[in-house]
Amino acid sequence: MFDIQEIRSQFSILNQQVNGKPLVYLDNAATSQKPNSVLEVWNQYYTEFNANVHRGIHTLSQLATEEMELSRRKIQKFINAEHDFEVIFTKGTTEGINLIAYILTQKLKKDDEIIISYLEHHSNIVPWQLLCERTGAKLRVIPIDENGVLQLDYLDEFLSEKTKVVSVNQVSNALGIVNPIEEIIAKTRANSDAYIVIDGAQSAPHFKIDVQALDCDFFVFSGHKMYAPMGTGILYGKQAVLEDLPPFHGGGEMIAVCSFDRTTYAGLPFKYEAGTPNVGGNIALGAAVDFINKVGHENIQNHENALLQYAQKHLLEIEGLKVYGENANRTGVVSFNLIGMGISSDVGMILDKMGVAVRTGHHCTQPIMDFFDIAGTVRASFAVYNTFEEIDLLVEGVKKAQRMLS
Ligand SMILES: Cc1ncc(COP(=O)(O)O)c(CN[C@@H]2CONC2=O)c1O
Repeated sequence: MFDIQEIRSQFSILNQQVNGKPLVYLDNAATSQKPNSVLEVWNQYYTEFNANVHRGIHTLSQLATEEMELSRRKIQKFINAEHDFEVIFTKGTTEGINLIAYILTQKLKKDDEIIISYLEHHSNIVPWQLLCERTGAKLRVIPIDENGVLQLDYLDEFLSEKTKVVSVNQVSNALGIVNPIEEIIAKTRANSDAYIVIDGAQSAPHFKIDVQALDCDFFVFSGHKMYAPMGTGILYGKQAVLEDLPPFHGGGEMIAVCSFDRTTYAGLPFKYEAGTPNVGGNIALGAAVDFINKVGHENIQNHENALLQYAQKHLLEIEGLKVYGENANRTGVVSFNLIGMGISSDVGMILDKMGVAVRTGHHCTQPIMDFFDIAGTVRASFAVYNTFEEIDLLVEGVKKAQRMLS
């Protein structure tokens, strides 16, 4: 049974006014709000068993270690990883992708190729450009059509023995377009020995993830977009792949034996978890997984897709409003502009005065904006706690913005 009011009651932050109007929070692709259960776990850690983990001999340290490793096992099940040690705690998607790009340096050489797509977030573009600078490898980009849909014929053309990395997002943060990653992975496996990286920042909050079924080498996502605190994230890596690659950061936790002559490294996951981890955040990430599992992926997807359809239907009733990726398979996001009426931030500011929080601008996807020859879009993005009444307030606000900007 999906009870929206019961769900909303778990998010105290939603019960407030902004500029004298009820808050309508529709910027969930940037970061989601956190349920009381996640905040309580965070608070409990810091008030009852805050301690450093893994090497402490005392009770609080052992408690903190047990809770963090329990969280790791929850996340393992959440993404259906074969082993919990394939789940690496990071501070988010950006760190995860940079880690992968860094540890692959020794695997690439001049004229090797890295394939990404036009729909990528800057966090899945720049690390690969830096890797190309370090190695002399070349970047190849799968283009999109006028609806924002990837043109996979180019992938067929690009794939070769030179292809060493294919890295794409499962869902575009700018447009909400769901990419056919199963097809991309199958083509890549059939035509290259490339490492396959999936950016799941905008899919993990909405979809059931199964990394074994996907057969990707890496899968990364951020905790703060899926009801967990900021500064949390996960990098999944296949055991055989991670064991073959060098460490990322050096320091405590990641060594087996350290001497001035030679240092050997810890096994997984600790080889990739140098230094003191974000213990409280990582435990709270496990509580966020519990929240998602309790609501249920089917309920989340059904509700968010209904919100998306409702929002798109009523936004498109506004004369002069364009939705980007209107006819594509999308989730969680509607990205639009009032054509010829100011810039996206003008609309965003007017909406804010009405208590409606959306994101405007390029969304760290400047290539997509260049493709559509625009500076940015107005992006409304949904979470499980949003309501149809909130969509009505969004649409009313956009109509008001249109009147003001005409
Ligand atoms: C698809 C995608 N990849 C990577 C990132 C980077 O994630 P972290 O910032 O957590 O490392 C984001 C962030 N999404 C941005 C953040 O704000 N609004 C957005 O759409 C993203 O949407």
